[in-house]
Amino acid sequence: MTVSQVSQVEVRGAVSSHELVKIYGNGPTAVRALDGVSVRFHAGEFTAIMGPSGSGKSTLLHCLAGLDRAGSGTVHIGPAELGSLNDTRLTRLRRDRIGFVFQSFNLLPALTAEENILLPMRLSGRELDRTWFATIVDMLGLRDRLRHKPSELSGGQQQRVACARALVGRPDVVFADEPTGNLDSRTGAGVLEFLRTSVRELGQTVVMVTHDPVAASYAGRVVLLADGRVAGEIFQPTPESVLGALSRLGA
Ligand SMILES: Nc1ncnc2c1ncn2[C@@H]1O[C@H](COP(=O)(O)OP(=O)(O)OP(=O)(O)O)[C@@H](O)[C@H]1O
Repeated sequence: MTVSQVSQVEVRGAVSSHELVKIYGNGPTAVRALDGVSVRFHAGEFTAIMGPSGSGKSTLLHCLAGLDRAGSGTVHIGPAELGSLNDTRLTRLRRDRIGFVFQSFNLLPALTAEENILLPMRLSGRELDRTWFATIVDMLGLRDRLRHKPSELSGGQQQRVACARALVGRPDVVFADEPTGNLDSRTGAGVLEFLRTSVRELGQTVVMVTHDPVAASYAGRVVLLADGRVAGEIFQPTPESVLGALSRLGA
């Protein structure tokens, strides 16, 4: 990779927020879910967001991914500032430049695994890179499952289909919200291993919300939230270091 390619990837995958504030409701019942969050997710990094229940993890992920709008502050995905985009352009950015993996897989039951994987590309009218598709399908061990419908797949296989769908369009960033929440620990480990490999070998940027210190230990960095603020970070996390940090936050 040349220097200019490296810097292009840097710009492509970097996600950041500056002084992000999100308040739900108003008056005496208002909840300040995000209270000035400034955080940066570098290109080609796997970062986990953790914190006690109600600390703002899902709200932050939704604001970073353009699924929800913040009250004030900014979010950048590469050079794009989400607050400056109208709804149509924001929808297009989500569709074309972000991959999503949710706890509940979110596959369409009437479509085969292959059709599910290719749906976002078809909707955006983008041309499929067949070699890239084959690389991802093989990394996820899905080659002999492509013609099956979701109901004919195990939970782990369904989540691997969701991972393939998230990556096939070469998104700038993949946002994963509790991706192993519905999986047993062995099956979940396979999904986490794939996310980690996509970062190490494919240069993907992954931001994942999780409650699970073991899941977080697959990331290169953990960002800790408490009461809607960044409360610290852990590099090269282990389940023990994450548990210790969480218990210090009162989780
Ligand atoms: N739609 C909403 N309306 C009102 N309050 C909300 C809404 N969504 C979240 N909140 C509140 O905002 C705060 C942050 O919620 P959020 O779901 O982001 O936390 P979390 O860290 O993801 O929690 P958990 O770990 O329990 O999933 C909480 O106090 C929550 O009750």
